[in-house]
Amino acid sequence: MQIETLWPHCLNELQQNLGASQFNIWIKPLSAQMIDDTLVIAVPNQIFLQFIRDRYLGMIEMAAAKLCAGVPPPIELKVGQMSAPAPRVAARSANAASDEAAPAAAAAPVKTGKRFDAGGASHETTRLNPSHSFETLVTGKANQVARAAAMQVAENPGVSYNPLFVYGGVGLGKTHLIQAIGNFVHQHNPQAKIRYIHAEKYVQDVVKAYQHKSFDEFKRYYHSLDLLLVDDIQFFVGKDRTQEEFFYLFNALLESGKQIILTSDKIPREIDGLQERLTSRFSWGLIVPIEPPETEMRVAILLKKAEAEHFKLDANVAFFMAKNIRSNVRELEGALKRVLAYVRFTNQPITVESAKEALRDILASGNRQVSVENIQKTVADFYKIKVADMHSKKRTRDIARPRQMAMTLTKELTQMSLPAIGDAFGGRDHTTVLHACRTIEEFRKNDSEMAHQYSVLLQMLRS
Ligand SMILES: Nc1ncnc2c1ncn2[C@@H]1O[C@H](COP(=O)(O)OP(=O)(O)OP(=O)(O)O)[C@@H](O)[C@H]1O
Repeated sequence: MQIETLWPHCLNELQQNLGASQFNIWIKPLSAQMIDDTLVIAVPNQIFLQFIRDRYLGMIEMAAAKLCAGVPPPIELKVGQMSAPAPRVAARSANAASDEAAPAAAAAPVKTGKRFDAGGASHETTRLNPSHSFETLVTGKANQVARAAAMQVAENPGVSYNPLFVYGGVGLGKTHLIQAIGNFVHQHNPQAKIRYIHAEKYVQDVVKAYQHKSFDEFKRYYHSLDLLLVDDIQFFVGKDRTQEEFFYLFNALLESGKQIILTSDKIPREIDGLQERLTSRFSWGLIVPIEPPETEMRVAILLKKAEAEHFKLDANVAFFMAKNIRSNVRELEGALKRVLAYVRFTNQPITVESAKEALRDILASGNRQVSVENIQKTVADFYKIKVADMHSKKRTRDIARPRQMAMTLTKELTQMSLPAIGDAFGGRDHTTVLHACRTIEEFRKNDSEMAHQYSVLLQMLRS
């Protein structure tokens, strides 16, 4: 084995052993080079470093050993990019090997490129929400990878991950995160032509171009952008001409080294009705999830949002709210607004009691107990198995795993004891339930796809 070809071969090996999503998220962004007989692997940031060291280094070493007749070179991880051209596997982009520094900072209002108008008359600008910045985004386990990737893209648009694809449930901060990239790029490079657009609006622009026979102008405008942010790409489903136009736009922007950032509620290949050529292109760069935030992160978000409103929110009140409003950040924000309005109106200090009062109806609906039957049906539908399989003795993996997932969710979302859960799942022993919970916990740590499925189900059941 030529030492120069070691890394590409390692990648092949890893690709075969890991699921596509794990490979795309964690391995694809790495680049490597032989330096003084050491295989030096560059990782994008500290989070990656820790993750790769904990979870994948052993696997990389094994792959290298296999390819080097059992004697692999020493392996070193470093944060950053390779200084000389290296066998990069990072996101595909026109000038992927370039390592440009971010342009100098220059604070400015958030105003971006001219908007396309089919009539050709409008010079309306697209505005990003200036409060959607990296500074106002609370970071936690739920979004740390997505934020790190977003920061990387903001600092080197068109270079690091192209496209950056952010997915996650409703109201979890996808728009906030991608607009933070737009705001950052604008501040550092006010000349950059940036367009943030909701996918539905892009569909409307295609329709207008049809109506006014102005596809040339449409293309000229979109193809001239430096940074294109498209939110909720799942709205392209069933719109063939839109998908066709977007395919050309995507190719044109990537070929000229321009950055594309997309969001959706699902990973590309799970968006039914999206053309295969788009699905595969959307997976070229980096796909990152945003998960529902855990309690402490919800508390931090509440405190930060209250502070922005010049309110000092008592930590007990924040904890009370965070524990009781779990569906998503938008709901949490809505609840905070209600509490603040209530307090302003009644002129009372914010206490747990006044928060309870202000949120009475939300809490009443939120405290509706999730039933084990509801969990079994939701999980069965999600994995496309029969509800009866939740009770059956079948042990094939495609049945057993969803059943374990449902047991774990029942433990999380109800007050039922382990024996009671076992009974509800076909009279199983409580040790079986415990084993199921441990198995799913392990999966959530080591398998990003499974972790995502768990959080999607949790969100579905809580909302
Ligand atoms: N980590 C966070 N820190 C601070 N604010 C957040 C965070 N996550 C979400 N928010 C806030 O929650 C609200 C909803 O977020 P956003 O609109 O970005 O969600 P989304 O995932 O794009 O939702 P949708 O799927 O409905 O488009 C916004 O006001 C956003 O600022």
